[in-house]
Amino acid sequence: MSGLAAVVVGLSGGVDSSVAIASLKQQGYPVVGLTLWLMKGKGQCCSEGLVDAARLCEELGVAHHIVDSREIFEKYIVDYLVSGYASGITPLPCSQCNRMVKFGPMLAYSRAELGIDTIATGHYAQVRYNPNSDRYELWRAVDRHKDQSYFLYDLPQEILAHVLFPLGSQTKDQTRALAAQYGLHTATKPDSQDLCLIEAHGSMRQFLEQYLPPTPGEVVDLSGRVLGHHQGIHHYTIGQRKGLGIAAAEPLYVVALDRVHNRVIVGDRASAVRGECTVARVNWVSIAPPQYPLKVEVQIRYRTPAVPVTVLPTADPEQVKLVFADPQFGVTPGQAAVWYEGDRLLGGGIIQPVAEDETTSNGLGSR
Ligand SMILES: Nc1ncnc2c1ncn2[C@@H]1O[C@H](COP(=O)(O)OP(=O)(O)OP(=O)(O)O)[C@@H](O)[C@H]1O
Repeated sequence: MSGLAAVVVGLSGGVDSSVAIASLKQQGYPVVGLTLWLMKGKGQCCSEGLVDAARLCEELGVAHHIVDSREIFEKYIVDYLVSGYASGITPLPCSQCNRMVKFGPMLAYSRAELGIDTIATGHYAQVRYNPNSDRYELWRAVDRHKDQSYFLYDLPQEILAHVLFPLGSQTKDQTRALAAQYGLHTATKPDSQDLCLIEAHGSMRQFLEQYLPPTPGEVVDLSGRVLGHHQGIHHYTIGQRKGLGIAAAEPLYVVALDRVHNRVIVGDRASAVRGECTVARVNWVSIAPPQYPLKVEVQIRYRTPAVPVTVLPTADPEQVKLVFADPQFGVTPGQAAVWYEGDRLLGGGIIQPVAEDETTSNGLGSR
């Protein structure tokens, strides 16, 4: 007996979670594999992932549990995406999935069914307990290219206190080398390239077409001049340039999605930048909600560099205002804004649409 407390490891059937469980076992932790069955259909998180995860656990000689989570996935992710796109935002499913579908339910299941109080995943991020603040802090992964802390900003302290990320302090190359060294059958599996939903359905357009009928409308410029037509604002995102189907002398970008008039509003690149935005549903991670403005760095999309910003608290503790040091392109309602001090993730939330009155006073698409 190692004396280490048991850990339940979330397994997707991919190489990262395979190495996460194998490494923990190697370190002497009693481990159990747990796979959430998330979607109807094939691919990761569906039949293929389930079978790979089961086979892995057999190879490692550890127990494997499968929990049918299709209903909560449908409720928290599919409905969230469909209603979000229909309302003209570009929702980010991954952080919501981590909180509502993966970490929360995995910990609840582990406690209730297995009496185990710690869970682990193959995410590239680091959790550190700070005894001075008595908070569990989130830090970027050592492998900056693989860092997934952005998707984890919404995890509450109650969950972070019970989570291990065994891969956070190593590179992806080291993970692959370990997979080969442990002789895991998943060692050569390619990395997932996209959102699980896109991998399962081909594209976001194909996924949405199952739920949202075509709603034809106009594509207009900032003065309201009709430049073309679209089949539904849900097929567009702020900052999008390709696929507008409009011939113009200069490149045009989606500047706003006007749900009320069912219009896509386009303009030049300069009109697609914003100096500030409101962020709601804020979760403070590594620090308590501050009473004062913070000068830090913010990431407004996964895989975009963090840029200097001032985070201004508002009267509502779950809402802040961000003022960018330099106006930013592609500030997209529905995506997460996540702010960091160096490599330490302080907090994050969801970028809100420009208020309708503001849109009008800006003259966006008014006739
Ligand atoms: N269906 C699932 N059931 C349980 N845990 C999951 C599931 N899907 C993902 N996870 C956990 O979340 C982690 C990150 O998932 P993500 O979809 O980002 O996969 P990834 O980075 O490609 O990792 P992997 O190589 O393990 O698939 C995984 O390493 C795994 O621990």
